[in-house]
Amino acid sequence: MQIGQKKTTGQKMKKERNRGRETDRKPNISQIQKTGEHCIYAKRCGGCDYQGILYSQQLSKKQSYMRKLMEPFGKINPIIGMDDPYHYRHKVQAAFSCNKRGHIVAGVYEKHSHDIVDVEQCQIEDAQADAIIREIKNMMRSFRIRAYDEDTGYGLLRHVLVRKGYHSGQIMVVLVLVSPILPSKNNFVKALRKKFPEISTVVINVNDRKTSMVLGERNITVYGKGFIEDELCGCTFRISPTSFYQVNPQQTEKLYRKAISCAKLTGKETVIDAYCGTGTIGLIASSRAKHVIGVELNRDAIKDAISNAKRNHIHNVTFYNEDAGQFMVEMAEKGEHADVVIMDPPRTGSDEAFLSSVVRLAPNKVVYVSCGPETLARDLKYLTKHGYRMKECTPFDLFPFTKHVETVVLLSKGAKGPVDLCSARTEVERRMADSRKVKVDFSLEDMDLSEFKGKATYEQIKAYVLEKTGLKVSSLYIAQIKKKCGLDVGENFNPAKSENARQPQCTPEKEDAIMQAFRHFGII
Ligand SMILES: C[S@@+](CC[C@H](N)C(=O)[O-])C[C@H]1O[C@@H](n2cnc3c(N)ncnc32)[C@H](O)[C@@H]1O
Repeated sequence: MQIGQKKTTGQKMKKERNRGRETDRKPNISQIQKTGEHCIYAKRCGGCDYQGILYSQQLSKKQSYMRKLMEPFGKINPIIGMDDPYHYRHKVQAAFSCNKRGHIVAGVYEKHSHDIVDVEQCQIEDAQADAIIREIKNMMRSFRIRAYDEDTGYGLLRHVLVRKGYHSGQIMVVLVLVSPILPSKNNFVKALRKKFPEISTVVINVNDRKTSMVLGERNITVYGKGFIEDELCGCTFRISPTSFYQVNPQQTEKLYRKAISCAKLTGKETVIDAYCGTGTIGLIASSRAKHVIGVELNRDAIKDAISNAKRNHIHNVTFYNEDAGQFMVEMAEKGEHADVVIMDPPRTGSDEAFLSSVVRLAPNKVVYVSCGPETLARDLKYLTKHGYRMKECTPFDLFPFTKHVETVVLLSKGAKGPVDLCSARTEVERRMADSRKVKVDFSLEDMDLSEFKGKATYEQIKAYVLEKTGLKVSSLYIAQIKKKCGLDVGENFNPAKSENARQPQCTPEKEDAIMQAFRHFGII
């Protein structure tokens, strides 16, 4: 499907860049796909790591990476890929701005910068969502809506987020504005819906902060219900503007089906759905279990989970708004029982409290759904040292053209005899030391709802800042800002040998980005 970029395209792009006319480019993406050329935005956009690589080769690369990583634990199944790996993203986000020539641009931030690559059509995004964003861009002039300028702070429209239900076809448009007032909002919505009657709700999200975060805290529904619904594995789920919801619905159904079938439920089991988000996996599994307990840190996600249970008339599920690790510790201390633990943590993986409590609770099966292969391997190392065996491992390609891999692992209690809890603790400590060496790639998909109240490593803060702003910040800068806020810099941070040593000072831009991360992780 994909072959290396033709020289002619590269020459054309260079010529256009030299003319500084990127906003006038009208690429024909379907032509690019037919001829198998490389995406023309690839060099500047940087969103797809595997551009110019045949899809079958992308799958082979992911398979061999996972095989190597999982080797110590057992064999893995072939990766589950997509028949058609294009336009799978049902959540599309575009940043808006004006370029030097005064033209409105809408697209993604260039790698490590705040310049916007004006993307007309993207190979991996839903084509209708892209068309809606293009239409909004075209309508801006007649409605006198100015794109926000980060430098001057003038302008109104910062981002547009489009979410589309795969089965329902319902579309939610979120206009991220600096102020709650959209001029002629009713006419604007009317004109947009005239072109796209499938739009079922339009929400204004107010983000008036000088920040790189896309969404602000306030949502105002200007048309429809303020959320859309979609189906996954026979259940209906509500998707609100800030909810975590997997972006590739086709592959998500395969992933969830695999996770639930691994648990081999008979209707008699107590199942824990840890890191449950809006309750998706637990609610789908509930018809085959006696009782499902969902636990999730994000309050809005839990609200959605409760409403999803009602919407689907499910009564054997209980949701808790807590830290999953803390929740499991309390369950283990009370001597409570679970037959199956399904865990779907963010890319950073699980934590000491959670894993050691799983060992104490001793469920027969643990189903680990992971979007971070390295942290999965780290956590499997712990679980397999404490009585569990990997019985099955299936990688899924949820993000074609990127290097990301999603995995479902089934673990059962092995024949290793009872667990020595004292040595488990020591091992936890060793594992935590090891974990600092694991490189973790963060994705905004994970970050949407994560509120790691008060705790985040330097690496998590760095990854967060990079993902959100494209800025690289050092441990030194993070420590400087921590000090400025009167926070403990932590034992593991090595300051300069002498306080008087000349150290580079954090710039205001990076300080702002670090402060955003502190707020996100609940540190301040
Ligand atoms: C990869 S998502 C999975 C969500 C859900 N299982 C799904 O498939 O839609 C990870 C979830 O973990 C939540 N989370 C992050 N840290 C957590 C913690 N310490 N305790 C509980 N939930 C947490 C996030 O808010 C997010 O909803």
